[in-house]
Amino acid sequence: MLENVKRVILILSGKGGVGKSTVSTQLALTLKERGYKVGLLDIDLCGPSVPYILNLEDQNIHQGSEGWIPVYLDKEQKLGVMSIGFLLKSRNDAVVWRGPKKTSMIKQFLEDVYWQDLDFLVIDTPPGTSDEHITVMENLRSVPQCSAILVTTPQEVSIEDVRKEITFCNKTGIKIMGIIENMSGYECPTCSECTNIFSSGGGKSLAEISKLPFLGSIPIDPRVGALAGKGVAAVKELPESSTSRVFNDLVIRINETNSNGS
Ligand SMILES: Nc1ncnc2c1ncn2[C@@H]1O[C@H](COP(=O)(O)OP(=O)(O)OP(=O)(O)O)[C@@H](O)[C@H]1O
Ligand code: SF4
Repeated sequence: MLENVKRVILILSGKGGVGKSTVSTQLALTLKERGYKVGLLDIDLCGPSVPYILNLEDQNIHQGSEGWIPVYLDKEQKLGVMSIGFLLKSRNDAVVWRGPKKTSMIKQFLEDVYWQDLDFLVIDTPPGTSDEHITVMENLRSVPQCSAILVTTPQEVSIEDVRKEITFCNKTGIKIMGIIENMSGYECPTCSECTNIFSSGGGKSLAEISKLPFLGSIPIDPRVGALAGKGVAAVKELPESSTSRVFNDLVIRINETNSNGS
């Protein structure tokens, strides 16, 4: 049920393993830290890692009179989470559903979860653009504001991959908020020096070529990797880190686009 959702933010990537779930969870946690009521929906049916990242793996979904009740991270119920991972016995149980079964599961996730009034629903989607994405878009028509963030890495900067995402968003009428480059160099936890192991700046130039806003570079930071499994926001735990800066700036930008409705 998306009637009570003011705004949806889709997190998309051309390939798997680029940090889509890290960005989704950190964005949801940062919005919660800023006082918003947030939902995080993990529909990456092949790799539902959100319950693990947020340390909610032992939790179960309950059926209430109005629908599925999300799992809440906190007592105040500021961050509700729904993931296919809650329905699996173990994180390693591969979900091998095919076409129609996948689509109907995603539909159920979009229609049958009872979200209380939400300022934001962040959706962690599977990599690429597939039938699952089309199902999501079709179900988002009732939401007043919907936009997408594209996550890439310096290595992934194959213009083709991201271009497919851009074409998909344009076709389905989803506004793209911009591009985030993850795993952009290595930030030393001791002195914060950033070393560009691969190339750098690819996300930024891709944003320029595509005429999209560039939303920042998140370095490889072992401390950020270690936040997975704890369910804490980088802005709270690592306030001085580059990662924290990227998410702070992102929430400011989201607010600006929220307030003027563009
Ligand atoms: N900036 C970072 N610094 C350090 N580790 C990171 C960073 N971003 C992601 N990781 C780690 O890289 C791994 C993959 O990240 P994540 O699960 O977020 O990717 P994904 O794109 O969602 O993958 P999938 O498509 O397989 O679900 C995780 O172990 C995560 O903790
Ligand atoms: S970046 Fe600085 S603290 Fe880190 S290993 Fe190199 S010299 Fe040492």
